[in-house]
Amino acid sequence: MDDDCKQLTHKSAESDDDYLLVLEISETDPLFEKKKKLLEALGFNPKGRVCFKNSTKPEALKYALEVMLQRARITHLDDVELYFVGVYASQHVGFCSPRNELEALHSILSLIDETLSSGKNINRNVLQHLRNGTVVMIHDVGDKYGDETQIVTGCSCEKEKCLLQWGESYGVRTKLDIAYVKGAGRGAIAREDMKVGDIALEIPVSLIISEDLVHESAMFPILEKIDGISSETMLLLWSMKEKHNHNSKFKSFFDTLPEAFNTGLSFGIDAIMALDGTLLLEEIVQAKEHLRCQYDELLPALCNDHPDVFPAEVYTWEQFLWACELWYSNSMKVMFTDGKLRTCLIPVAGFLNHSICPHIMHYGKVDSTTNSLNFPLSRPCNAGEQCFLSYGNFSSSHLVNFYGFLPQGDNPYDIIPLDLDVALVDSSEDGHSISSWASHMVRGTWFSKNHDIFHYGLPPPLLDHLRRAWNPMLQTNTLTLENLEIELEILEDLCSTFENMMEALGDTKLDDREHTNWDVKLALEFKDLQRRIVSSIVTSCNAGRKLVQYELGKCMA
Ligand SMILES: C[S@@+](CC[C@H](N)C(=O)[O-])C[C@H]1O[C@@H](n2cnc3c(N)ncnc32)[C@H](O)[C@@H]1O
Repeated sequence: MDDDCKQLTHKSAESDDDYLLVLEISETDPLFEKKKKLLEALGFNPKGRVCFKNSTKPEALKYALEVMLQRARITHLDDVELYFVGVYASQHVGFCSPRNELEALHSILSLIDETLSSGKNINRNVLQHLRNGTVVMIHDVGDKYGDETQIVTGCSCEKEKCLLQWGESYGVRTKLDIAYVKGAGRGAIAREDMKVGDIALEIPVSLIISEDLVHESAMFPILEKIDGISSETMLLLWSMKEKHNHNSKFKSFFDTLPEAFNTGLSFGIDAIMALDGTLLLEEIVQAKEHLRCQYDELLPALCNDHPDVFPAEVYTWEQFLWACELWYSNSMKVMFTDGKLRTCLIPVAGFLNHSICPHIMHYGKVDSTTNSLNFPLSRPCNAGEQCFLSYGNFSSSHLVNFYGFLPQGDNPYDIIPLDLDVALVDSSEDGHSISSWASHMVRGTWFSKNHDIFHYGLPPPLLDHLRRAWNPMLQTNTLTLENLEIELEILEDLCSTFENMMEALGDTKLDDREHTNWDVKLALEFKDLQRRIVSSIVTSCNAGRKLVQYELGKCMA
């Protein structure tokens, strides 16, 4: 099998009875050079060829799948994930995040399906075997990282049912029902078992709320004269008024919208104060100030100059904030068949909640054959389970600020940015940007699998940067006296930085959270998360110091 493995991993030319699958990094990927470097560091051919015999044995196929998965994980790393893996990884690239794993497995599945349907002269059993293995792995990711849902019984969903019926009368096709779920308002529940590739929801373009509706409205001739106004702002103003229009085509949609969205933008003073010591406090204050300025610049003037089109009682600051929260928490970016990306509200699809391990990841492009927006499954969803979407790779601070919730599970995008002088960074032999990063960050060290000496569960690019700041000529991580002394200095500096951060966050108070307002409760939960992240870094730095001190002791003995 070893020979087979070598052949699987490194072979670049195929013979007649070999079969080849190619998983290449796209040259237009902005992370192309870094990913190529990482593949090379791990001994892979960056051309992405995985070659195996048509007659390959089951154990070798299992290995082939593992090789393909490693490549696909690297191909699908985003910038945050790549930062935490580093480009000089010496160990194999294992599981990085549910998103990355699902994307990677999904790309393998698509490749196998394309090959199976290509009609090429191949051993279908071999590919079918690989396909089955891939589907099992997709299943396992969902079982391990999927969110738990508790359906709340006894809540009326009459308005939601009306919306579904209205949608279906316009051509919506859905395998989802709407129900109240614990901790998230409404959610979409699978009516039947759905497998990878099944379309859970199909929305005709005629039901998508986009800028075209503003263009048809009486407010457009007024708004188009305003210098620099965006189509998003126009739509926001349109939706504030349309919400009150009893004859609106979208009445059933507006009827289902909540009275309050409860996002960070609606945090009261106590919740804001509870965020003291976190960056989210400043983020919320700035976002709200920005919206207030926008309101002051636009609305009093529009209401004064055109009271018939912009009635003052509709365009209050409170209603403006409500509409901002609606658009931040419910809109999606959609690519239409004319190639234009528009920010839209999508009735029915707006009931899909977010998960770090979503069922639906690839949506947002109108299918030109059906002229509809489809929501296909990237992992299976059984009847009665909540079907989740990915809103994007957002940090919990962004989700609290603009959506008003903290996701279940560990969020890989919960990073703390570090304010370092990056001008010092790498002028190493790479020359260009392979090992340099525009900024540095940390996250909970529980995400890292490597807590050994020279790693400590901390991001490799950060350690690399700090080492070069101490000694620009430093080349390798060897157990020399000089290297170890530098390691100790770095860990002590980091430790004191994060101990100060921990102090600024303050102690956990034993609050009576059940009887606290929603906003203070959410702020305190967010702060707990920050404490957990910072505390993991302090613990890892201290454990690292012990490792280094032990090696130093051996050097000096
Ligand atoms: C597009 S809507 C989804 C439908 C929404 N649950 C409702 O009842 O209208 C987005 C909002 O749903 C809620 N939400 C989405 N995902 C969530 C999650 N994983 N946990 C808790 N709330 C979530 C948040 O309030 C968010 O602002």
